[in-house]
Amino acid sequence: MTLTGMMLIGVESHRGRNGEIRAIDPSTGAALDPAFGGGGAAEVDRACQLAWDAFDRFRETAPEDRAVFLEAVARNILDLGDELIVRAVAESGLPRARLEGERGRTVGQLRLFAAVVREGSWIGARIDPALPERAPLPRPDLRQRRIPLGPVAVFGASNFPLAFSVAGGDTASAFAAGCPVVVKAHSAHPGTSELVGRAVQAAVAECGLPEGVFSLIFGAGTSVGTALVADPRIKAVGFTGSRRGGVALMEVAAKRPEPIPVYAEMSSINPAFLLPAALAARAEALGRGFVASLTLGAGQFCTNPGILLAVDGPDLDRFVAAAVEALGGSAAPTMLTPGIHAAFDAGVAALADNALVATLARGLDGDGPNQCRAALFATTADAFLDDPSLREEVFGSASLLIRCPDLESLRAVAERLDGQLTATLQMDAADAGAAAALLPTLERKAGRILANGWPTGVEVCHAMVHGGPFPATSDSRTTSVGTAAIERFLRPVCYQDIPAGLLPESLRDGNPLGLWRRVDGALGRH
Ligand SMILES: NC(=O)C1=CN([C@@H]2O[C@H](COP(=O)(O)OP(=O)(O)OC[C@H]3O[C@@H](n4cnc5c(N)ncnc54)[C@H](OP(=O)(O)O)[C@@H]3O)[C@@H](O)[C@H]2O)C=CC1
Ligand SMILES: O=C(O)CCC(=O)C(=O)O
Repeated sequence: MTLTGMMLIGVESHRGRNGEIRAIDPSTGAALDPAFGGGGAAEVDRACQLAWDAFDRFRETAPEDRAVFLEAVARNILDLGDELIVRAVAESGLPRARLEGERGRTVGQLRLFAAVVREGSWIGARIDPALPERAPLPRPDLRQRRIPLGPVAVFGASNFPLAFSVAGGDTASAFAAGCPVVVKAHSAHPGTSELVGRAVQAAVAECGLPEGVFSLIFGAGTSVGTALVADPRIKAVGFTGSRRGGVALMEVAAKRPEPIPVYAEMSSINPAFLLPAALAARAEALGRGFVASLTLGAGQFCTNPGILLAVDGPDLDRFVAAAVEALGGSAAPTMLTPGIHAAFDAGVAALADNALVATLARGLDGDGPNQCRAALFATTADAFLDDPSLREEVFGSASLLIRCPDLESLRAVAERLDGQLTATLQMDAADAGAAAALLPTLERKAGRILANGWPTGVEVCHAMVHGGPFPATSDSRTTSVGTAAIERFLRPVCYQDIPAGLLPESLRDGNPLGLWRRVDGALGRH
């Protein structure tokens, strides 16, 4: 497929006139063809109007039809073949194998949401039949289902050009809920975005859905994204990116005459607690495992282990020696964009220049542009508690070890942490007491708590929580990965004494869709 540099507004391809966006190959620094025309207010307006026009029809599509649509998107992405992978490699600097895996995850995610739509429990059907004889007051007939919020604005993420981008988890879960989607493409991978966008656009047409179910807009800077979130026809936002960007969009959404939810996944430093018995038993293996997680994908994961906490002593020294050796020999992979590389270097320099912080190790230097030289630092619990700058995310392979005098101080540090996506416990049986003492704090701080693993690599499944208190996300009640992500785009409606002929199928007597429903409090397929 020839890349056109055009936006996709419903069925149309449209050349933007507001400046040009060119992807940069971060491994060479070279600008890639073609130039993509940036959108403006007119394109945002048109895409939002089409999305609004599509909403009532799309939200009432039968579950089977919506599932078939999600599967068509998955199939069309696979049909793009190698062209998609080659372009994504050029635009992101990520290795081919990683992007092939990410494509598999993206397609699997779409198919999983197809299964969720068919299964139907997301509708949340509840029926409390009328009790006309109840004294002193009769009960009316009450029936509840969940309906989609409306058109959703999705911001593609730089670090997952497929799985968190045009047809990634936010888009898949919004479609599954019945929401049209307007994507603001990430300017780092416009070609990948156009390819995937065309796959989605074709699926909309193949399934006979209204054209406004999907649009794709380009736009560098803040104006297109801001206009999209401010548009009254947009009813929710999905975002993965920087804290600054996420907070700016939260503010735009909150200032609207009708504020809307923003589901922003932003910044997390993912504390890992190295508990004493685990350190005593396997300090060296932990050191090597930690460096493998820290350096995976140049550390460009929001689940990257950015701080370590442990009680100081000889076992911690063994861990440090192993980590320093592994990190010192780690190669310098290419980062996603010159901007992300510059932010990484600035964050590392700030830590290196901090008088309260010691540099333990740096990875190997690279010989190309935008390469990530891994870094490991150490500080004390007191310094960490005193200096709020040490709690900030450095996006990339950089981590800070906090040496604590005892377990009490380790708990005090944990208590001062901001909200996190993950918290990791490295523990053996003898650490159970220390872990139990930490758990209430970790539950308050993080969306996912894991033992004896490392936090990078998020399973797409039913029980996953990829979320957490601010600043990890803007709304700790939800997840952006896994099937529960659909909940973000639904709201309940109750029908009181509505005549049978007007009720949606999901709430009709006789259960024509065969759903699991809660009838008079009892859950069953009735
Ligand atoms: N926690 C996480 O999961 C991630 C964190 N990051 C962090 O973000 C930094 C920058 O990376 P990047 O991916 O570009 O993230 P950004 O937050 O800068 O950008 C994400 C998307 O939002 C848009 N955007 C950003 N700010 C605004 C705004 N104020 N108003 C409207 N739209 C906005 C961007 O537009 P445009 O396309 O024009 O840039 C882009 O489409 C990294 O260095 C890292 O610190 C990055 C990726 C993931
Ligand atoms: O590791 C993953 O699978 C997801 C990580 C993520 O959401 C991110 O880095 O933005």
